[in-house]
Amino acid sequence: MKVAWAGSRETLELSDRMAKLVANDPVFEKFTRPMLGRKELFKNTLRKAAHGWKLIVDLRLTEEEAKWLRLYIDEPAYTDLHWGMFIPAIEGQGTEEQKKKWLPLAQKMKIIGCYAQTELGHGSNVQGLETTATFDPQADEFVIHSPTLTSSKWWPGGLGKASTHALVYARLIVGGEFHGVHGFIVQLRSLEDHSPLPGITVGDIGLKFGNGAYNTMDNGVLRFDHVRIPRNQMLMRVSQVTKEGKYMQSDVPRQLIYGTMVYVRQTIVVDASKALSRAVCIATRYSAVRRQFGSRNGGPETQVIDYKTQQSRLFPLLASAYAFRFVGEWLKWLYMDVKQRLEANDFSTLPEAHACTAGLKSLTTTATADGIEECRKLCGGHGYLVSSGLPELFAVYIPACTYEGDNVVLLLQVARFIVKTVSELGYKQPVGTTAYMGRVATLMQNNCAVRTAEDWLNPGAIVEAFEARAARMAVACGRQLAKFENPEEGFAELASDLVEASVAHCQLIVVSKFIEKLQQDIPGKGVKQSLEILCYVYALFLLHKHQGDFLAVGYLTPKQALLANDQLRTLYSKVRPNAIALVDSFNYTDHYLGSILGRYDGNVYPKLYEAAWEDPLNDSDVADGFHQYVQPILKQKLHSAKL
Ligand SMILES: CCCCCCCCCC/C=C\CCCC(=O)SCCNC(=O)CCNC(=O)[C@H](O)C(C)(C)COP(=O)(O)OP(=O)(O)OC[C@H]1O[C@@H](n2cnc3c(N)ncnc32)[C@H](O)[C@@H]1OP(=O)(O)O
Ligand SMILES: Cc1cc2nc3c(=O)[nH]c(=O)nc-3n(C[C@H](O)[C@H](O)[C@H](O)COP(=O)(O)OP(=O)(O)OC[C@H]3O[C@@H](n4cnc5c(N)ncnc54)[C@H](O)[C@@H]3O)c2cc1C
Repeated sequence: MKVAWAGSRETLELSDRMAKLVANDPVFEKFTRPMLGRKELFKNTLRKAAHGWKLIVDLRLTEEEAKWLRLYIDEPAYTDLHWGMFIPAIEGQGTEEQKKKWLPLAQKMKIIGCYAQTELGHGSNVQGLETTATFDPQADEFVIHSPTLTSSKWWPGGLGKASTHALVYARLIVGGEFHGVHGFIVQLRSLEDHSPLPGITVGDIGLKFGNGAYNTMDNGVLRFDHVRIPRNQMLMRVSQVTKEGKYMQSDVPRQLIYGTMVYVRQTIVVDASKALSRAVCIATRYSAVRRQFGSRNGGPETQVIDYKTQQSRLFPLLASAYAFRFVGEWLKWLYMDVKQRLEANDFSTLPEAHACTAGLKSLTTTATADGIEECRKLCGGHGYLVSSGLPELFAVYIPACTYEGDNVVLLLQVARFIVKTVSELGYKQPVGTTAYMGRVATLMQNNCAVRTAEDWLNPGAIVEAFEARAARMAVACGRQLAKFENPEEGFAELASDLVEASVAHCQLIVVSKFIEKLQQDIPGKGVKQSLEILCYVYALFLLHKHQGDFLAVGYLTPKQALLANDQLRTLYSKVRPNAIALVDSFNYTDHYLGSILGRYDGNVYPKLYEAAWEDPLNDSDVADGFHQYVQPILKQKLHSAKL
């Protein structure tokens, strides 16, 4: 199962080597992180990033090894944005000449870059950005300017203190005409002493949610006062500005300017499976250690993992972690395919790639953020201790629901894609993830054939149920929209229903990709069977949770919905014997997991007890401040009889 989770034996071995390299290096210690003040915390992150880079250089690590190393260091840092957005943006939107100039500098870390798109006043509405880039033909330069307070760049990670350069998104003005938002490479700080260059005001935006957590990152604010950059620092793969001040659009669609977001959303789906699996690993191991009630004749109490309620909350999350892992693998393939096509100037699959990355980013991050919090509750009181690892994981993870596109805004993008597909059904055969809509007549007509709980153990029955629900919800939205004279007004009015239809479509993708995974050759005794059980758990859990949808569209009867729930209960009993093995298969070191409750050896109570004494409050028996603030109260002489 470790191989199935990792994707291949090579990846398992490689990631295992990197995990151990990090776990055995004292520089990467992270247990004291939540106790540190901001400055110390940030300096410590810089130290870790520098040590990580030294290891990459000294050990001549490959790009793949370096990615795993950064993952296991497990601390948000400017390097995430440098490698994860700045470099990919230049790769995707730069000309060959620009790539030749900037990529070697960035890859050798001679410069540090960030992705400066969002502003104080606008994040979701990218076309609403206010920063301007005005072409000055005399000087052959762009003038980058922040005309208003709300145009201040706000949020970019790595911007506040670390970056020397930024990829700045600004409205292009050539000859007095606006040409929409484009990307520009702008140097922010001196490469000698790191001080901000003239015209640049830059700093950190301040503390964020949670102790430690995402505060290791220097999310920044940035203003430009007529900062000049050479013309060739506008990324010019999509459109160009000539020396003479002529704006030219190439054959490449404008949307490619958003290409970096497609790339990162795809990586975020893979990361969701990592974050959720960490939380599930902690909660599962601890649920096997923790005992409450049920002791007979002085025997041991019941392991909480044996309670059906615990199983019905925990096992769907375990199944979701696996589901997200496999849909992430598929999405990576889809992205690579689109990337290759784009390089050959075939842009036909870009809209689907956008819809899939946006929708799956939204679906998986929402479920993961909620799932981590559920895992905290599954660990009872001890889950609230920082040493459980869950509070920090939650605090670091939740912004994923917002960054790289607010999850609701992204589902509305999916809705546009679905509505367009439905409206074109009469003359255009849908392909890819919307191919099922080509069978819309059948899906609208046929109802569920399930008669017994066992009938639900059938991939065909499950896929058809999810297809029928998604198709019927999409068609219902299409019909409602048709009643509006102005389609945009209709879209705004029906936005909540459209979001639900998008969720149904995205859940269908995840379920289908899990089932497709099971059709592949999966080596290892019992591995495929265990994955089949998890796949049914994932699908039937969703069906149970959203049974209102399946009933409302008239595909299921209440009896069939109940049968699905009966089957789900049976499946939980089948997951139980392998639950620990299924989380051990994630192959996480205790260092990466960062949790006393989730320790591999299960030695929870002694270690919790030990850790308590390491809290700074326990440095002395009598607390600082006792003599000053508590003792006077204890010693006071009160005159009032009542008191
Ligand atoms: C080394 C490995 C590391 C891996 C990890 C690295 C990263 C780690 C994570 C680090 C942590 C945090 C990073 C966070 C970074 C950020 O948050 S960056 C900022 C992100 N910002 C957003 O996501 C903004 C969200 N808004 C938008 O994306 C768009 O503006 C929106 C999709 C909402 C569209 O707005 P509209 O105004 O409605 O649309 P237009 O701009 O007019 O465009 C419409 C058409 O374009 C199509 N479209 C839209 N987006 C894309 C896209 N990305 N790709 C392709 N096509 C796109 C859309 O479908 C419309 O097409 P149509 O006209 O219908 O055919
Ligand atoms: C930790 C973190 C790191 C970040 N890193 C970066 C970075 O490196 N670079 C960068 O450029 N940006 C970064 N961002 C910014 C991030 O991309 C934006 O915050 C995000 O895109 C959401 O935009 P917003 O803040 O404008 O939200 P808003 O759009 O203001 O959202 C507020 C509310 O309005 C709703 N809403 C907005 N529009 C609509 C609509 N059309 N229909 C219905 N509801 C709507 C949303 O659903 C939400 O509930 C980061 C943000 C965070 C939190």
